[in-house]
Amino acid sequence: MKKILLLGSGELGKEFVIAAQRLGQTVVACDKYAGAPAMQVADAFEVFDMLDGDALAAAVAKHRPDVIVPEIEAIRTERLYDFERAGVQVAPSARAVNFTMNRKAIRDLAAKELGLKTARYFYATSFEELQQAAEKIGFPCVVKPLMSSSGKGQSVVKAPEELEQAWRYGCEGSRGDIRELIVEEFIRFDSEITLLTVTQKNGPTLFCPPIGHVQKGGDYRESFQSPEIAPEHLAEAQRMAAAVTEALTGAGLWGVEFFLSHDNGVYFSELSPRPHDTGMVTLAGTQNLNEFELHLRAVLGIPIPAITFERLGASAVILSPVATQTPHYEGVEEAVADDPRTDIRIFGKPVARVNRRMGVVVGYEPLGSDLDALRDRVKAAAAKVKVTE
Ligand SMILES: Nc1ncnc2c1ncn2[C@@H]1O[C@H](COP(=O)(O)OP(=O)(O)OP(=O)(O)O)[C@@H](O)[C@H]1O
Ligand SMILES: NCC(=O)N[C@@H]1O[C@H](COP(=O)([O-])[O-])[C@@H](O)[C@H]1O
Ligand SMILES: [Mg+2]
Repeated sequence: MKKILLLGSGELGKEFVIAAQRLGQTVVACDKYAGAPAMQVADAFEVFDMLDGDALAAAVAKHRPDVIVPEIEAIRTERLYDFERAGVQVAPSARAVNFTMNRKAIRDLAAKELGLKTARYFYATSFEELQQAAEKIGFPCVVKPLMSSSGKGQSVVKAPEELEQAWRYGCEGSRGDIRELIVEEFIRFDSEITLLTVTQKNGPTLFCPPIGHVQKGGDYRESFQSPEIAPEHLAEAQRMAAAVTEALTGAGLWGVEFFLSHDNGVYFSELSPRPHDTGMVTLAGTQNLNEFELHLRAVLGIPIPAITFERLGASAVILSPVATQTPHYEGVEEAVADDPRTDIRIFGKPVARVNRRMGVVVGYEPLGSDLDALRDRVKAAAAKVKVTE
C-alpha cells in the first residue's frame, strides 16, 4: 500500500481520495485552508501554502510519501524535481506538473517544439507590450495571466480601449510571483472538448470518449459525454494528446483541451496533468472507471485493460451567488426528486464566495438517447439548488 501526498484538496481531490480509499491507500491531503473537501475524506491533512517551497519540503519530510499527486496548479513546482530525484514518485511527473503550471512553458512546447496547431499568441510583461501584441493579433483577442486557472484574470478584448482594463484584471488574477500575460488570437470555434487521456507505466496510452463543455468567463458551466464529433477531428485530437503527454512524460490521467472548428480543424488549447473539472461528468457512470479511478490506477501502475463507454452523461455546476462563511443549500431535494438518473455532489467547501463552485449535478441516459435533452434536464436540476447565507 502507498502513502499519497495530495497537493490541493478541492472537489477533484475529494473524489480522488475516495477512489484511493477504496483501494486501501493512505492519503495526506494538503491545501492552504482547513476543512477543504479532500481533507474531509483523507487519513490526515496539512494546511500550508504550497507555493512556499520550504513548507512543501517540510510536509514531504514529515510524511515521507511514496507518491505526490498535485491537484492544483499553485504549487512551487520546481521543488518537485528534487523530490523526484530523491525517489518520490510525482504524478504524472515533475516535468509535466512544472510545464503545465505556467501557460508559457506548455504553449511553447506544444506550438514550437511539437508543432501542434494553437491560437496565435504573444506574451506581454507591460501594458505597452500588451498593446503591441494585441495590435499584431487583432481584435477580439483573449488576455490571460500566465499563471491562473478557472478563468481567473481572463478577458476577451474587443477593442483597444478595453486593453487597460484587461491588463489590470489580468495582473490582479495572476497567481504567484509572475506578472506576465499571454495574448491569444480569439478562436471562433464551433465546440470545445476535453480529451481525457491516460498514460500508463506498462501499457498503451488510452483515451476516454471526448467530453463536450460550455464555459462562461473562462470557467466551466456544463459538460457532456459524448458529443458527436467528426472522426477526423477525434483522430487529430488523439494524435495531439498522445504527442503532448509523451513529451511531458509520466503516468496518470490528463485533461487535454481542444477547440474544434468546422472550417479550421482542431486547435490544441491547454492541458491539466490530472483529473479535469469537466471530467466530473464521469461521476455519472459514463465509463467503466471514472476519471479519478483512472488517475489512481495509472499512478499506482494498476492495469487498465480498456476504458469502456457505458452511458451518456451530463454535468452542470452549482455556483454560489453569495459570499458567506456559513453556506446553506436549498432545493437539493427538488433537484433529485423527479429523476432516478440524476445525482448531486455538494463539495462541502467551508466558505462560499461569489461564483465559487460549490457542487455539481450529474445525470445519465442509456447510449443512443437524446444528449441535448439530458443536458437540459441536468441543467434544470442544478438550477433548483441555491446556495444561501
Ligand atoms: N484563444 C481563445 N479563443 C476563444 N476562446 C478561448 C480562448 N482561450 C480560452 N478561451 C475560452 O476560455 C476557456 C478557458 O480558457 P483556459 O482553459 O485557457 O483557462 P483556464 O483558466 O486555464 O481554465 P481551466 O483551469 O478551468 O482549464 C476555454 O475553455 C474557452 O472557452
Ligand atoms: N479548473 C480547475 C479546477 O476546477 N480545480 C478544482 O477546483 C478546486 C479549487 O476550488 P476553489 O477555487 O473553489 O477553492 C481545486 O482544488 C480543484 O479541485
Ligand atoms: Mg482550460
